[in-house]
Amino acid sequence: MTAPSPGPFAAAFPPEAVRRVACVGAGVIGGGWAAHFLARGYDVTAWDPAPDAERKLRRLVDAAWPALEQLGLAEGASRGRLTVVPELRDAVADAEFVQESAPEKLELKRSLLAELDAAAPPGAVIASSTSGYPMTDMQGEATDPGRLLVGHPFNPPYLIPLVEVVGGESTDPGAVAWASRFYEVAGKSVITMDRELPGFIANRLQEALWREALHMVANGEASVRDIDASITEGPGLRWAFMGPCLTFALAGGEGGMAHMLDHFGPSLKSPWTRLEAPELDAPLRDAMVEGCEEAAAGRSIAQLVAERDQGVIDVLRATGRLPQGSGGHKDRGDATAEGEST
Ligand SMILES: NC(=O)C1=CN([C@@H]2O[C@H](COP(=O)(O)OP(=O)(O)OC[C@H]3O[C@@H](n4cnc5c(N)ncnc54)[C@H](O)[C@@H]3O)[C@@H](O)[C@H]2O)C=CC1
Ligand SMILES: C[N+](C)(C)CC(=O)CC(=O)[O-]
Repeated sequence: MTAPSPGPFAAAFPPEAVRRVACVGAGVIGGGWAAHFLARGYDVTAWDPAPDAERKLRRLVDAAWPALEQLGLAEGASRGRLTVVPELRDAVADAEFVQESAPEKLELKRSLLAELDAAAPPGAVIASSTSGYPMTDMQGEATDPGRLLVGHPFNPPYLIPLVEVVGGESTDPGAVAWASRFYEVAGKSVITMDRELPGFIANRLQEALWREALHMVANGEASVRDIDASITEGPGLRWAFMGPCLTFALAGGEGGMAHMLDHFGPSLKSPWTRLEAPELDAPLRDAMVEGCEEAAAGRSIAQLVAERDQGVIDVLRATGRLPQGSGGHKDRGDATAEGEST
């Protein structure tokens, strides 16, 4: 199907003036986004078709709140600013920004994004949390595909700063620029991509590692516990503050990346990087589930979430990257005044 031609994106207001955000889909990621936006002082309206969605969402936000308090809440931030509504159109009718976090099913996303486009106010950007679908494949049924784009978060969105922003073929570049600025104002660390790549940047990298991990488990070559330790006790410590490229530049000593490539570059031709994704069959699924249960060593998911949240906060603190939480709302207020006066 050919996408309708987009009109030029005309934002209804500057990114700094946004006050009301809609979260559509309120599971792990939609709930995490809701917690993040609440902590930043926004009004959040959520919609999710599951019968017990509101209870689960409020439980997720409550569980996240102590971590968010440690980071520093924005002025006026409150869990009382969360509203859960029974109708999708009511969630987005007054939204100034929409974050879609529905299940990762292409057809569902295509029709949901068209529905959101029909119900959201003109000039409001609609972002999908998809972890891999290109927006080009999802925006075809919308009347105004120019305002649809990907805003790919990392779990949990209330603690991991990164959002990858990328439009599709019919997305207006103005909407991409608007969304990148909005996420920054909302306290995120943004990578704006100028083209669609399968898996964006971070998931492309993560999937390469994940594919190799699954092969090692499938072949009985390494346990889940050893695979996890190989990262947390090894490269993961470096990656929290220095990416894989600069880290490897240091592997070249005084000679930096040039010596590193001359010395170790030929090993890139070794067969270890040539595997296709393994078949995710029942034995591999079972081995992964059992391996993770063993690695969890009796800790519940809720305990692991709390442990992860504290770990991320400690790393952010240790590397001097605690967000400017306490100033968030005030900053947005100041910027709003600026935006309104122009
Ligand atoms: N789980 C993760 O680590 C990450 C997931 N994502 C992306 O976020 C999105 C959501 O994933 P999760 O939160 O993990 O899934 P989830 O299964 O935890 O939550 C999905 C929610 O969507 C609701 N839902 C079902 N049908 C819906 C519809 N038609 N409209 C709106 N909501 C609907 C479900 O009731 C559920 O609460 C996916 O696109 C996924 O790829 C992105 C980054 C990380
Ligand atoms: C597992 N996942 C592919 C959905 C993960 C992501 O998309 C990002 C993350 O949180 O690592």
